Amino acid sequence: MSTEPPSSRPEIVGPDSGPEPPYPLRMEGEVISGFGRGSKELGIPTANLPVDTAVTPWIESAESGVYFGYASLALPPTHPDYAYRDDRDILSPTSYDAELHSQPQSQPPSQPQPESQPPTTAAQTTTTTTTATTTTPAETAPPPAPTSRTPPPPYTTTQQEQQKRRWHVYPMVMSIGYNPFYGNAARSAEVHVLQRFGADFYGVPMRLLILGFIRPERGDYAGLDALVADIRTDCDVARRSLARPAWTPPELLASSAVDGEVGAGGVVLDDGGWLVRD
Ligand SMILES: Cc1cc2nc3c(=O)[nH]c(=O)nc-3n(C[C@H](O)[C@H](O)[C@H](O)COP(=O)(O)O)c2cc1C
Ligand SMILES: Nc1ncnc2c1ncn2[C@@H]1O[C@H](COP(=O)(O)OP(=O)(O)O)[C@@H](O)[C@H]1O
Repeated sequence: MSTEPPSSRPEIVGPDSGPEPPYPLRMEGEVISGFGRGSKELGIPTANLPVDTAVTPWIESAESGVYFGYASLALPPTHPDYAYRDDRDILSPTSYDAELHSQPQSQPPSQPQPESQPPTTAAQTTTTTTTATTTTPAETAPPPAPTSRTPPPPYTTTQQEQQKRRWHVYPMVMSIGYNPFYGNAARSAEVHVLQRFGADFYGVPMRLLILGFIRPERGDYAGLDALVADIRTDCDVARRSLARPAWTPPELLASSAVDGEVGAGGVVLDDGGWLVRD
C-alpha cells in the first residue's frame, strides 16, 4: 500500500454518482515523444499527445493540472500487450499493478533541469505508416544509466498491421500544462497509463476519455522526490476514484448509453464506445 498522502490531498475525487459536466472530455492522436524525462528521471513514463486547439478546442481554456479517466490504445499485433479477448478489451482500475511505479532508472538530479530542446512536434511524428522515432531529445541532465526499456519498434509499418490493430482500454492519469517544475515553454498533454507495458508504444493511436480533475499543476516542489511522490498519489487517487461503480467501464461503456444523456443518479453517460470504435 502506498504511503500516507499529504493530509491536504483527498483520496478520491468526483461524486460517487459518476462524472459531472464538463466531463467527459475527449482527446485523441498518435503518441509522440516528449523530453524523455518520464521514465529516466521520474520512473513514471508519460505518453504525450500533440496539443492542437484546432482539433481539441476545449484544451485552450482547460485548467493546467492533473486529470484522470480512461485511455484506449490501438495496439498492433506485434506489441507484446496486444491481446484478443473481446472487441472491447477493458482493464479494470483494480487490476492496476502497483509495482509499475518502479524507481527511476538513473540517479535523478536534485534540482529541476531546464529545457534544452523544444519538444518533438506533432508534424514529426503524426504519420502512422512510418517508423516511430527512436531518438530521445538531448538533455542537460546526467547521462542516463543503462536501461532495460526497449527502443520504440516500428509498429505501424504495414497496412495489414494497421487493420489488425485492436483498441485496448486502460485507466489513466494525465497532466495538461507547462510542467512548471521544469519550466516548459509549450503546453503538453501527457498520459501515464495505469498499466505495466512490455514495450513502448510511440506512434500508436491513443484516445482519452477524461472524466475528472485531480489538482492544479505545481512548480514549487523541493525536489524531484516530492514531484514523484505527488504523481504517485495522483495515480492512487485516480485508481480509487475510477474503481467506484459509476466510474467503471461497464457503466461507461453501457450499450444503452447515449452520448450526452443524463442517466439515473445524474451520471452523464458518455458514448464510451468511442474509446474502442474503429
Ligand atoms: C499525474 C501527473 C502529474 C504531474 N504533475 C506535475 C506537476 O504538478 N508539476 C510539474 O511540473 N509537472 C508535473 N507532471 C509532469 C512531469 O513533470 C512530466 O511528466 C515529466 O516532466 C516528463 O516529461 P516528458 O514526457 O517530456 O519526459 C505530472 C505528470 C503526471 C503524469
Ligand atoms: N504505463 C505507461 N504510460 C505511458 N507511457 C508508457 C507506459 N509504459 C511505457 N510507456 C511508453 O513510454 C513512453 C514515454 O516515455 P518517457 O520516458 O516519458 O519519454 P517521453 O515522454 O519523452 O516520450 C510513452 O510514449 C510510451 O511509449
